[in-house]
Parts: sequence; C-alpha cells; structure tokens
Amino acid sequence: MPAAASALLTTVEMGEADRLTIASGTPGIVLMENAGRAVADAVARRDPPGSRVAVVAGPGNNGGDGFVAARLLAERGFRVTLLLVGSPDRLKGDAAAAAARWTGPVVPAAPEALAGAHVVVDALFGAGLDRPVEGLPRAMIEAMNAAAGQGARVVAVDLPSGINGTTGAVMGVAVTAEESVTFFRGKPGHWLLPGRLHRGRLTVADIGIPDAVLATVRPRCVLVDADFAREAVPVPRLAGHKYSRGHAVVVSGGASTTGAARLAARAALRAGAGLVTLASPPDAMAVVAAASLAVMVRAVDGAAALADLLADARFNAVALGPGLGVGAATRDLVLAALAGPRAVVLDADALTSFSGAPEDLFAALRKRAGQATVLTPHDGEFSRLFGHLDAVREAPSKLDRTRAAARAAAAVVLCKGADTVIADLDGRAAINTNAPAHLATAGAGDVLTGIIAGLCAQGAGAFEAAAAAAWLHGAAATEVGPGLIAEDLSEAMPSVYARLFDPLAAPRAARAGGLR
Ligand SMILES: NC(=O)C1=CN([C@@H]2O[C@H](COP(=O)(O)OP(=O)(O)OC[C@H]3O[C@@H](n4cnc5c(N)ncnc54)[C@H](O)[C@@H]3O)[C@@H](O)[C@H]2O)[C@@H](O)CC1
Ligand SMILES: [K+]
Repeated sequence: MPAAASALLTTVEMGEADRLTIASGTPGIVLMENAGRAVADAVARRDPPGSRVAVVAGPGNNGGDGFVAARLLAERGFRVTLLLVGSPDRLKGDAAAAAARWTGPVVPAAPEALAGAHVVVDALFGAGLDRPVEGLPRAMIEAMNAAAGQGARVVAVDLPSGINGTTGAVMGVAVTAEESVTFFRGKPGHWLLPGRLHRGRLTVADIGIPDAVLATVRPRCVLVDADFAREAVPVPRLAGHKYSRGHAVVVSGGASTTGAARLAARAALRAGAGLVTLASPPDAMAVVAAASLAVMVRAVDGAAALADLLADARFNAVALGPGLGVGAATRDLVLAALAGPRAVVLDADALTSFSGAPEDLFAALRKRAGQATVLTPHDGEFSRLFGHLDAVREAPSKLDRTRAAARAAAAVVLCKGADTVIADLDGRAAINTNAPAHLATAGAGDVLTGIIAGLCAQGAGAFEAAAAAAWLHGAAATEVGPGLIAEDLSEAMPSVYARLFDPLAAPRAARAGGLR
C-alpha cells in the first residue's frame, strides 16, 4: 500500500497499538491522561469556561478518559457533573486510577441529570463495546441524543457510544455526536455507514503512541486520500510517448447503447491512458466514430473477435459492462476478456449477466488470479453476485463483505456507495468517502470504470487503480459541484490532476477568472 496512506485501525489493532506502547515504557495512565486532555481541549475549543458540562462515564477505560476530561475541565473553570453508569468500586486499572484523581462527586447516571447541560461528554463506551446496548446505558444514550436535540453539544470520546469501531454498526442504539475525538488513528467505524453519520466532526489526537507500532500492528485498511491517489497514479515519464502510457480498450454496446462505453472511454483517456480504443459492434461503428474524437474505434464482432484484438500486447487494459446488455453475448465477451492476459475491469451488465449463476465467472476469475482484475458492483449488483456466499452473508460490515467477495472472486472488488469499499484478495482494503452526494447520477459509474481502466493501462496495480480512481472520481465531482452530469467528470480531471500534483494550483473556477 502507498506508505503515506492513512491507516484505519480496528479496535483489536488499536488495543495492540496501546499494548505495544505501554510495553515500550509509556504507562497506560499517561495515554489515558493524554486522551482525556484531548477531549477537554475539544470541549474548550468551542465552549467557554463556566459552561455546564455533563460527563457520562462508563465502566471501562472509555469512562476513564471521561474522568480525566472531567478533572481537567473543572480545573479550567467549567461546571462539571460526572455521571457514572455502574458502580465506582468496579472500575479497574487505569480507569480506577483516573477516577481516584477526580475529586468531585460521582453521581449515579440518570437521564434527567443531563437537563441544562451545554456540553455532554460521551465517555460511556468506546472500543470495548461488545454487545447490544440495553437498560440504563440505552436510556443514557437516548438522553444524550435528546440533550443534543435541546441544543447541547455532544462530544464523543473515541467513538459515539453504541457504534462498533470496527464495523460502523449501531449496536442497538447509538449517540449522534457533534464531534468525536479519537486517538492515534481513525477506525473503520468512523468512516463506514452508519457510524460515519453518528460521529460528527472527527478529531484524531496524538496521545503518545509512536507511528513505529504500525510496523508491528500492520493494519489492513486505509482511508483513501489525496496522498494515496498521488502515489497510485503513474506519473508520465518525460521521455515517454503515448504508447508507453498504455492502451485501454472499452467494449461498446450496440447502436442504441453506446453512450455508457463512450463515457468510460473518454474517462480512460482523461485518467492518462496514452491511447483508448472503443471496440464496437459493426452496427454501432458509425455512431461511435461520429462522437469520439481522441478515442479510436475498432469493429469487434463478438467474443472471438475481442479475444483476437486482446491478443495484441499493445492493448494492456480492457473495460466492459457499461451499456453492453444483459445476457449470453455479454457473458461470452467477459469470459473472452478474462481468458486473456490484459488487466480487466468489469462493471454493470458484465456483472449482472452472471447474476444468480456466477460460477462460470468465478471459475474464469480464479484461473487468472494474480492478474489485474477489478469488479465494480453497486450494492444491488454485489448482492446478486455474492449474496449467496456464507462468508459474505456472515460478514459483520461492508468492509468484511467486500473482502469476502474479493477472496471468492480472486479479484479486486470495489463496492460502490457513499462509503465505497475496495478490497484486494489478500485482505488489503480501502475506504473512499470522497464522494459528494451529487455524484450519484446517471453515467457516473461508467466514468469510474473508465478511470480504473485508464490507470490500469498505465501500469497501476489493480487495487491501487481502483482505490485511487474512486477518490479521483469524487474529487472531479467536487470540482464540478451540484448540477453535475456524468460528462463533466472527465472534463474536470485535468484540474483534479493539476491540484493533486501541484497543491498550489488554483481551483479551475479561480483560474478561469483570470487576472483582474
Ligand atoms: N490503554 C488503553 O487501552 C487506552 C484506552 N483508551 C480508551 O479506552 C477505551 C477502551 O476501553 P475498554 O477496552 O475498557 O472498553 P470500553 O470502556 O469501551 O468499554 C468496556 C466496558 O463496557 C462494558 N460493555 C461493553 N458493551 C456493553 C454493553 N452493550 N452494555 C453494557 N456494558 C457494556 C464492558 O463489559 C466493559 O466493562 C477506548 O475506547 C479509549 O477511549 C484511552 O484511554 C487510551 C489508552
Ligand atoms: K464514547
């Protein structure tokens, strides 16, 4: 994975990071003091001394962080009430030590005790949440949400209580925070839905865990960001020429459905492929040729003809699916592409054509395991292809579902959505949330397919290409803004690239304004 990528740690991995840090000489109570201080700082950044703060502390170390934050806020002049869920004498270890340093009253938690709070610190459960929330904890979570409805600001310690940090799932009920202060690195649950909708603004605080522990922990999931994209996108060599920048093939549907493939082909070019050829059924040649200037067109009639075309080593990536139609002809084209040695991107009809009976597809994919292959299903296509697999059905999160699918298909799987997950067959995974709501529009998926093919054609690895493409696609949508149609995405790519490789470059709108 690109080295600069931002790792996301499961709760188990985070526990290991804590343990390694403690074993190398930093006492746990120091980490807890730092964690509590980061929470107090987050409160004090937005609320003035004198504000009424209710800290809801739970029975574990998340509660311990709450005791530290309570003490530091009281020292800074906030009017702090500490509400404990559970009995003080059941606190253990660092949490007991943090509680002993709190000199104010420990009030048994009750929902009505939150009345009048300006700020609620949610220190009920963090990484240790391991079962559905019921009883008093549930009542306290509901009371915290009710307080937010009355205007209180809710700051969650590590995770909003009720959210599973590894999966993002709501375990019965969950706090909806205005801000979450987490430690060392984000967790998948901060980025996957529905967790992302509960955490509010995310602050990641340094609590003294050294980055060096990551070499031992070896987290398997990253958040795709600009650094990831920058490292994944092949940079053209000055001495290169169009042939050294790869040649992508996009397979077009018939005369009435060429638009999707044309969108993908243009995106492959804009992503930087040196050459792009639309492989078109003979009946669609005229319409495809008329509408594509920089894109080349070749008549390709059926699976055998596609196989012949791809035998030419100059073509190094092929994308198919958009606009192809569902059925046996598409299945044959897909199997022909997979039988060859080129990078293959399968989307839309290429996936749907195997719905309900994906064995042939899986067999062809397994045969080429190790070669670059990317499948880009949306949720519906995903469940039609993979929903019958036990490993997918039993997976606790979209992250694990996508990993299970990648293993089953022996391919990189990119499962689209507001939280797009990309998984490699070796368990590596990435989450992309760089996708504005207005990106969900007709043809946007075809463009994503084209960007992936364009990056693969230039030699990017399948996983890197898919994850970076998801980020670039979202960046292009952000660049265009609301009102976006799919055609705009490709046109925004030069501007996205300009800023990616030259962070000082002005946004396109500013440049268009020129000198005044
Ligand atoms: N040394 C460390 O490990 C550090 C941990 N930190 C904090 O510690 C937290 C993790 O602490 P813990 O592992 O003690 O876990 P938590 O404090 O998140 O919760 C564990 C406690 O909650 C109970 N519990 C779990 N689910 C429940 C449910 N549904 N209903 C009722 N009770 C439930 C458990 O029995 C246990 O008593 C992190 O989220 C972070 O806030 C920070 O202080 C930094 C250092
Ligand atoms: K919490």
